[in-house]
Amino acid sequence: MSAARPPEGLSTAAARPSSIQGDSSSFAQAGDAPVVEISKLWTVFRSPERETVIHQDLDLSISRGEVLSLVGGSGTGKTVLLRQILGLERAARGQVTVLGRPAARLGERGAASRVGMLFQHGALFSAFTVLENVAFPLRELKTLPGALIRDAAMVKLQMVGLGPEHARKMPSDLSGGMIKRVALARALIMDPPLLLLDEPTAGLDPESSDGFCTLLRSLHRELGLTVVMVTHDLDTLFELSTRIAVLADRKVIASGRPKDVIAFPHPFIRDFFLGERGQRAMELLREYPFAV
Ligand SMILES: Nc1ncnc2c1ncn2[C@@H]1O[C@H](COP(=O)(O)OP(=O)(O)OP(=O)(O)O)[C@@H](O)[C@H]1O
Repeated sequence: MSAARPPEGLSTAAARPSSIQGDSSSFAQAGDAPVVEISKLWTVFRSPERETVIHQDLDLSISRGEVLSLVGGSGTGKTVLLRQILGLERAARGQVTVLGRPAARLGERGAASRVGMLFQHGALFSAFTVLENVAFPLRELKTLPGALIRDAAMVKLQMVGLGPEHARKMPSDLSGGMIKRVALARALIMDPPLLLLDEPTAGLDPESSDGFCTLLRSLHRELGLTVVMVTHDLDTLFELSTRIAVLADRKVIASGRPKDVIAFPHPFIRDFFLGERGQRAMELLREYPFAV
């Protein structure tokens, strides 16, 4: 980590800026408790030849209502961190707490009511219709009548801007943007207060990408979601983020508002925001009110 002092408004590691307003009725935690609390996290992958440390004493705290974007170079462990928050991956050491519980326990039944995950390529079941894909987490509970599940899935489809005419389609009949919307409807089927997005606009053309960002932004506001996102796309980053956390040197080296993070003296940040992409980053800073 750079020894330089962070500019004003920028925090290193775990500091937590004030969250934006939002209401989440299914969020059963005390008001100000972090939605995600990562403390002294070590992630280590071992093979017969070597041991690779991905995260070392990583701290990160995410408050209710934030849209926190994780950025970092390839292999810095952004996706692994999402998987740890989702409870799919265990930490070697340290704690990952989600909604007041150890993330490892999210794997239990009903986890989709606490955290929704949008995987990079949608991860739809190719043999299921759109409606069956969206309904899947509710069907897995095996407690609700079929008609209720169907109605809930239809409501969620409508919420992501897809009419009933799409319900019987197969994933192979959908455009990239529609696949993302169906996957988002599935992630939200049980009204989780926390939504994880892995490269939500990757592979989309600029128009679909804009449309998907607009949708995410309005859902964030209307549902009072807390969002953790991994993205390499500057437009998506600036349009949606209330805070950016930068992963480098195996930890969060800086976190804060986009305009403050950009000013942090670290080679990755300079290359990511101020290299060839710098001009676009500056335009975006002027364009998006969240970013300044
Ligand atoms: N289950 C695993 N076993 C061994 N190594 C793994 C495992 N999962 C991830 N890794 C390694 O951990 C590192 C971080 O992976 P991760 O996918 O989180 O990177 P990332 O920051 O998301 O990168 P990118 O931006 O390229 O997608 C990589 O070197 C990857 O090969």
